[in-house]
Amino acid sequence: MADPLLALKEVGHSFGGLSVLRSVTFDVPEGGIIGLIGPNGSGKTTLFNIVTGYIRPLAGTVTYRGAALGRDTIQQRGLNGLVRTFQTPQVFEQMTVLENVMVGCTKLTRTTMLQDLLRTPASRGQMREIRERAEAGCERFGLTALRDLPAASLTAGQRRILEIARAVVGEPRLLLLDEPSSGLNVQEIDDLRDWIVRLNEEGITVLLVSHDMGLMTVARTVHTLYFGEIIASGDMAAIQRDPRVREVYLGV
Ligand SMILES: Nc1ncnc2c1ncn2[C@@H]1O[C@H](COP(=O)(O)OP(=O)(O)OP(=O)(O)O)[C@@H](O)[C@H]1O
Repeated sequence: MADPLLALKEVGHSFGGLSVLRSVTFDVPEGGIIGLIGPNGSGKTTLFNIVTGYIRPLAGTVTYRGAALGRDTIQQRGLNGLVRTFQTPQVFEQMTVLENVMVGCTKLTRTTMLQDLLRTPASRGQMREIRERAEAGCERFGLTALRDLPAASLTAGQRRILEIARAVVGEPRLLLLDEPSSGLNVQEIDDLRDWIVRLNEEGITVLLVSHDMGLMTVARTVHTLYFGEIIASGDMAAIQRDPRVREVYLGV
C-alpha cells in the first residue's frame, strides 16, 4: 500500500499541565478527504496547529510526504504544499481581494529579494505572472466583481471563499480546512461542499474540521475526537450510529 500523505503517530499535547491531545494516531491518504469532528475544546484546532507548525507536539510524530516534519517552520510546510485556512478567516483587511489572492501566489516565486527590490526584468515578469494567476483565481472563485474592494468590506461568506481562493492558487497538496462553514448560510455551505469535492477531484487532499454533519458527508473517513482522544473512526453513517459518538453529541 502507498505511504499516506500525512501520518500522525501517538501525537500528544498539553497546555500548562492540562492534557488536550492523547496518543492521536491516524493517516491521511493521498487524494483522500478525511474529516475530524469533536465537541468544543476536544483538541481539533490544536491538532491543526501541530500539523501546520504553529505549535510543536510534546509527544509523537507527524510525517508528511514520507518525512518527519520535526522542526520545519510554518513557511517551509507551506512551500511543501501543506496549506490551511482558519476558523475565523484570516484575510488582510486593508488589501484588496486581488492583492489577498496574490499573496497566495507568492510562494511560487523564483526571484530573490534583491531582484525584487531592484525591480529587475525577471522580477517584473514574475509580478505580472502572479497578478495573472491571481486574476484567474478570482475568476474561478467568483470574486472578479469584488477584486478591487478592500477585504474588510466582504461578508463572512465572501471572506471564506477568499481565504480558500488564496490557499488554492498556491497549489497545495494537502489543504486543511478549519470549520470552513462557520458563518455561512445554507446556500453558501452547499457551494462550499461542491468546492471541496471539486478541489479534491483535481488532486488536492483535504483534512476537514467541521461541526456541520451535512458538510462532513464529503469525507470518506471521519475521526471523532473527545477530550483529546480518538473515540471513533469510520464513514459518516457509521460515525452517526456509533454509541460513544451519540453519547458525546446527543447524550443518548
Ligand atoms: N494556547 C492555549 N493555551 C491554553 N489552553 C489552550 C490553548 N489552546 C487551546 N487550549 C485548550 O485546549 C483544549 C483544546 O482546544 P482546541 O481549540 O484545540 O479545541 P477545538 O476542538 O478546536 O475546539 P472548538 O471546536 O471550540 O474550536 C481546550 O481546553 C482549550 O481551552
